[in-house]
Amino acid sequence: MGGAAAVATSGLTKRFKHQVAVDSLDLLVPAGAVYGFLGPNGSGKTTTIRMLLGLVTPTAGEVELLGQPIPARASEVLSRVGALVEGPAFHPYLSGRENLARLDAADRTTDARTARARIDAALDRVGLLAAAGKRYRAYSLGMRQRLAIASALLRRRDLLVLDEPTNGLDPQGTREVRSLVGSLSDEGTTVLVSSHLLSEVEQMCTHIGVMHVGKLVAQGTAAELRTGAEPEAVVDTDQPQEAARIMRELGLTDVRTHHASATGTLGRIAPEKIVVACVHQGVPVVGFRVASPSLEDVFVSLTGEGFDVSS
Ligand SMILES: Nc1ncnc2c1ncn2[C@@H]1O[C@H](COP(=O)(O)OP(=O)(O)OP(=O)(O)O)[C@@H](O)[C@H]1O
Repeated sequence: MGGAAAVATSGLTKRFKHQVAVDSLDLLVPAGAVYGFLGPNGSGKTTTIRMLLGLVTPTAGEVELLGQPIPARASEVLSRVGALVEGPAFHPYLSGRENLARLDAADRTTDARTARARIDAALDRVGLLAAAGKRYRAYSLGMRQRLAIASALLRRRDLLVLDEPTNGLDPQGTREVRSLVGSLSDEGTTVLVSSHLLSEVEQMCTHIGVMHVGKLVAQGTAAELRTGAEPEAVVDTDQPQEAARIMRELGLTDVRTHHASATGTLGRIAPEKIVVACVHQGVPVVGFRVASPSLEDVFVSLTGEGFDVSS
């Protein structure tokens, strides 16, 4: 496993009785990346993250965090890793600041004399300084999520692992988390963030890994994931069935029709031939374009499922 990887797993597997929740994962998160761990609910993201952090014992396979094997070197390496998994238990009657103070005091490696500065810096990072004196139970969901992230930031981290950090947040809260991830990344922290939302991952991540029923079906930069996806030709017409027949005859594959268009994978066929053939055969062509599939198209073809776009 590479030295420049913040997270590397090989053959990582978790079986629960008869179910394989995580199936032979080779995850590679390059140092400095914001890695979007994308997949629908139940695809195995949380189980994977829990294995990375040593919270669940793998059935098989290996994990390295920041170049160190887990769990063998967990005690050395986990202090450099911040995690948001299910959120820490916050006390409802204590303020945000008091809650962080409790967590900070529980960390025996920190210096109590600098606690106040450390806590205020973490609150400031997540925009909670003004609300630091409010009781936790009066916090909105977004504020609670930000406090959880603040607790992961009480010390400088080389790697931050966030499991669905925007779950339940409104658009404003989501934007705040996204910009926080961006600024942490700018400071050199590698971030692994899980999500079931493609749009979110696309906006915030440099790298993407796609989970589908326990398997990692794709991994790389967004550009890498798009290569290999073949360009498609789209004919806009009021006779989509006829256009589709012509496209098939020309040799396009995966041809399908929509309300007022037909789409097919070009392969080696010259796109202009499609227009000529349609016009010759009396199929009116209102519009024509050649397009690379969107990232969403790529994922649908990989997983056979759509991803939620906005919810
Ligand atoms: N402790 C457990 N015992 C039995 N099955 C489990 C356990 N934990 C998870 N699973 C199963 O493993 C599969 C993967 O679950 P996991 O929570 O890792 O998925 P996920 O992608 O994180 O989904 P979500 O976003 O809903 O958390 C699911 O089918 C789940 O029911």
